[in-house]
Formats: sequence, structure tokens, C-alpha cells
Amino acid sequence: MNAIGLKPVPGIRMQRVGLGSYSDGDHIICVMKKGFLRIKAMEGSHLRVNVNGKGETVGPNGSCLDLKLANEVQGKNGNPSSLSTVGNSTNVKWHECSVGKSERQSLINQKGCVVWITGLSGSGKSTVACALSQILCQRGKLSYILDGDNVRHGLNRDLSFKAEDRAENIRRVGEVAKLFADAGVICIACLISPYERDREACRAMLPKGDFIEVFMDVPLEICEARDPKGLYKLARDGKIKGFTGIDDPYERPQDSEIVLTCKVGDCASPYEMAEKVIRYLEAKGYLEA
Ligand SMILES: Nc1ncnc2c1ncn2[C@@H]1O[C@H](COP(=O)(O)OS(=O)(=O)O)[C@@H](OP(=O)(O)O)[C@H]1O
Ligand SMILES: Nc1ncnc2c1ncn2[C@@H]1O[C@H](COP(=O)(O)OP(=O)(O)O)[C@@H](O)[C@H]1O
Repeated sequence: MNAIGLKPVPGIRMQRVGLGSYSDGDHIICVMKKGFLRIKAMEGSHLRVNVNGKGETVGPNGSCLDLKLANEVQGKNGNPSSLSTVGNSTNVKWHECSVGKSERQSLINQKGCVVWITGLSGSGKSTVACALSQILCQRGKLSYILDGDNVRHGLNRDLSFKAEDRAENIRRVGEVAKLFADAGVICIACLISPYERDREACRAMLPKGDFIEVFMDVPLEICEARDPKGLYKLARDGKIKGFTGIDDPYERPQDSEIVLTCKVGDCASPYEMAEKVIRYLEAKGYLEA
């Protein structure tokens, strides 16, 4: 569920494209100033819209309808105040400010985005994240690393490694990364993030193109041979249960923007890997406002 209460149908990616506007790639969903949604449905499929907990379905064949927000209330001056229900938060309202992302980006001459590094434990996520941050720093670009291990020391200390807690871990880091990107920062998130759906949910939080997935394509045998924290050994000995790659799944990304491959006897250095990410950011215009 996103900020305006639209619930995407599985398989349809919802993408925020501007103030109160969303797109599934082919169609635009707008929130009008006075609290209306105008929805242009796609042909041959349904888009479900959840307004204040009441499910509405937009039918196939390009049907078009307006929905009045069920939870819109009249303000004191008679104007709708566009209060919304978001998750468990009732009667909340988005507050806009005239200083926006583009103003912040101009100040620091770069574009905010999220570089999401996924891979097995020991695949080199943190090392590449750090190398990338160093290169960006040398080039006068502002970045910030959200490392799964580190975030679990604070914000996410209440979460375990069972699937639903990993999902919540990814969701929270995705939301924080989104804020950094909105601040104009190049946010580097490095988490195992083993489930495709959790990664894709983070992608859907960001404007198109601003979520850049980097897959550390490093075989388990290399990660296990590195084992810098001794966790694989503990997992093999049965002393850690549900360890990713041993007795817990890792779903390989199928369509990452960047793949950093490491094979036995053929592995680029962390710096070379980070340079590949830099070239991508440069080509896509993220290193200038
Ligand atoms: N059961 C289990 N499975 C995987 N990893 C485990 C587990 N228990 C502890 N650790 C340590 O936690 C680090 C991964 O945390 P993440 O937040 O990135 O994981 S996840 O994205 O929620 O799956 C991971 O750090 P990295 O090695 O940096 O990936 C491990 O050191
Ligand atoms: N490209 C690389 N080539 C060789 N060793 C690497 C490379 N990247 C990382 N390492 C080493 O692998 C180990 C795990 O790296 P780390 O960044 O902690 O992985 P992760 O964050 O994915 O758990 C560390 O000892 C690190 O020095």
C-alpha cells in the first residue's frame, strides 16, 4: 500500500511519477488537488484500488472512473482537507514544501538515487559499498551507506532472520533509502535481501530508474571459503539455523541493472567493481544535477 492508499495488483509495478501521481508503466493514476482519483485502467487487466479499506476494482477494456476519496473530510473553510488513511495511521495529510528534491540536488550537483547491493553473506556487498562511497567522496559526491548488518544494530534491532522479519527489514531500509534519495543523496543499501518480492517492493517505492540493483554474483563456495565472520561454519555445524545459502533461500535477481561477477580464480577487485557502478551512475546522469 502506498501513501495514497493505492494497492498494486501483484505483477503490476506502481511507480510514483510526480506529486500525487503514480504509474504502473503504461497508465497514470493521479490524485487531484481536491481529493479525487482519476484512474485509467489498462486493457485486459484489473487495477484494484483501496480507498479507506473499501476495495474498488477498475475493470478491463480501458474503463475510466473517478472515485471520491471515502475518507476525505470537509475542512473548516469548506475545502476538503484530503485526509487519508495510510496503513494504521488514520487522518494523516501529506505536507508539501516549496524546497523540493530538485532544489536540494542543485545544491550538491548530483541526483539522488538508491544503489541496492544484493548478494549472499560474504559476497562482498559491504566492501564494494565502501569502495563506491570512497570514489564518490573523492569526486565530491555525497553518498550514505545503509548496511544490513549495521542497521540491525539500531533501527532494525527488533528483527530476526525469519522470512517476514527479513521482509520488514528490507521494507524499512527501502523507506529510509527513499528518503536519502529524496534528499539528493546517492544512497548505497547493502543487504542480502534474498527475496525478489521484497527487492521489487523497494524498487516500486522510487521514481523510475532511481532504484539501481547491483547483484553480487558470487558462488556460495567462494563466499563460504571467505567466511570472514565464521558464520558459514556455524551454519554447517547446525549452530545457526536458517542461514542464507545453507538452509534458507536466496532468490537470484533476474534483471539487475548491474551484475558484479566473481568466479573461482577470476574476481575483479572491489575497486574495479565499484568503478563499474560509477560508470553506470555517470552514464545515467546521476553525478550531475
Ligand atoms: N540466518 C542468517 N542469514 C543470513 N545472514 C545472517 C544470519 N544470521 C546472521 N546473519 C548476519 O546478518 C547479516 C545479514 O543481514 P541483512 O539485514 O543484510 O539480511 S537480510 O537482508 O534481512 O536477509 C549478514 O551479514 P553480511 O555477511 O554482511 O551479509 C550476516 O553476518
Ligand atoms: N572483490 C573481492 N575480491 C576478493 N575478496 C573480496 C572482494 N570483495 C570482498 N572481499 C572479501 O570478502 C569478504 C566478505 O566481504 P564483505 O564485504 O564483508 O561481504 P558481505 O558484506 O557481502 O558479507 C571480506 O573478507 C572481503 O575482504
